[in-house]
Amino acid sequence: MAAGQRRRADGRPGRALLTGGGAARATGPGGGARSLEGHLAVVLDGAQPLLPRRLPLLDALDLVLAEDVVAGGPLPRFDGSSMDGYAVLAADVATAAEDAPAVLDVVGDVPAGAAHVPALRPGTAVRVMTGAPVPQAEDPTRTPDVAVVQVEWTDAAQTGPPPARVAVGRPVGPGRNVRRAGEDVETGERVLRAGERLSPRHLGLLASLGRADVLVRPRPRVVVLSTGSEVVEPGEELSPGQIHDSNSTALVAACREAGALARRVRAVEDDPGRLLAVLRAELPTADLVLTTGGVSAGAYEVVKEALAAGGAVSFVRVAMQPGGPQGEGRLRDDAGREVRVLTLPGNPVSAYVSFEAFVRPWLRRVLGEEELQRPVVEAVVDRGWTSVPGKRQLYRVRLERDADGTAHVGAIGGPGSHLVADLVTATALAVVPEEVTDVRPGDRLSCMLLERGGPPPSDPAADPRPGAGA
Ligand SMILES: Nc1nc2c(c(=O)[nH]1)N[C@H]1C(S)=C(S)[C@@H](COP(=O)(O)OP(=O)(O)OC[C@H]3O[C@@H](n4cnc5c(N)ncnc54)[C@H](O)[C@@H]3O)O[C@H]1N2
Ligand code: MOO
Repeated sequence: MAAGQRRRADGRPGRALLTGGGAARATGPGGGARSLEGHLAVVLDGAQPLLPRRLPLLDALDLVLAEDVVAGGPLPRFDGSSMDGYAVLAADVATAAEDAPAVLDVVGDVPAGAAHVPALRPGTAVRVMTGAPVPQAEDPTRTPDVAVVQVEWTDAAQTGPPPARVAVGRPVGPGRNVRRAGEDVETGERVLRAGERLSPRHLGLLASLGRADVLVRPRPRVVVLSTGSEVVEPGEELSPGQIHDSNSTALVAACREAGALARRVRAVEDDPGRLLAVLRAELPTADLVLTTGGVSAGAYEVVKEALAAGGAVSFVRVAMQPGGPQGEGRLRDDAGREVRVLTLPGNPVSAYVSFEAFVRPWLRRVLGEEELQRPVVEAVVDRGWTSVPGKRQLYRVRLERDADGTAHVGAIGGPGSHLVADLVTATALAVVPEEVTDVRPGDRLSCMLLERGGPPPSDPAADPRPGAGA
């Protein structure tokens, strides 16, 4: 766009940000390139949650429930005491006072977990502990109402064996300090619905109901594979011209943070035959393969060379920056099972931004999540930057809020797709529309918050397998 024709960012509401719907093959204004939404729609096409699996409760944290949970019994399980004290018939202590206590015979001692509980006759009390079953009235037709007097309201010692008699210095109403069976959950009640995401509180409820496992949408298995003859395993010495592989670490971590079971494979050199052999070995245990590098316009584009043949993977340009060169397709493992393949560009920032734009939404769809996108806030630009005409720019920014809560962003570093330290400083990606070339202070932009979504799942088989790659 020529000088003077600058288009400013206006943060127009309603502008599609990164939605997954729309025309799957929509092209953007970037010279025939596919729009970001168009490519996302292609990536999400056919993505659906994996078949439900029954998992032990602690493996199901953060996963989406695939069954309605109906209580097989009540909660609380039985009428129990909520205080350490004495179970009494409420009628026996109705007129009790400090100077005229009700004196009762102690006929039993019931700790938590006791199976046998003596019944209460008029004039008697049973010592009970918090969580212990509360005695019934021996004659519920005449004296139905049982209550618990906390030990502090009696003359009894808090420790040691129960006394023969206890003096109660205050009245307690019927049912006082008694947790009724079923007051929290009734037998047959539906307590959780399919589609809910399991938090620690959900898991606690399931355990309370006696469940050891639960039917959930399982985590997709992701294999991340960097390519490039210059790429060397972190920790290894570099020869001239070599760099350490950062993409596979960053992407595996991003996949795990998004809820997947992800693992790295040692980087594969620029040898299409070798890449195909590594892929063949990895496909049987993957739901998604992510590659980085080897997809642009150079002489040694290993991913393109290996996967374009037969049309299994299509390579396109997406009208976005960074993250222009993209590929997507499906490969079959030896058993004929289809595995999704997304090939991301090699520049580290491009690979990461591509993850946010395409891979994370795919993972969330497969995990059964409804919301596929990061939270988005509108922010006022404090320090501006420029953008390429015709491309949706996802620019690294740091987002801060002022005293009245307004979000502000400033550019972090330059636009280079190799600037990985700036990526750490950034806390959001500002979304610059295709027609905007010049983002200035005061402009308003939608920004995707790059927040951490929860603890990564542990994966014992998580690190590079010996023998794969260079
Ligand atoms: N003539 C053209 N050249 C390039 C174009 C283009 O349109 N025409 N597009 C540029 C854009 S945009 C991108 S993005 C990159 C994408 O390239 P590739 O996906 O083919 O990636 P490579 O060439 O293999 O690597 C790019 C860059 O990133 C470094 N890299 C690669 N893998 C890793 C890794 N695992 N960890 C860290 N760094 C990695 C690599 O050394 C290169 O510096 O193409 C542009 N070129
Ligand atoms: O699109 Mo490349 O991803 O600009 O650096």
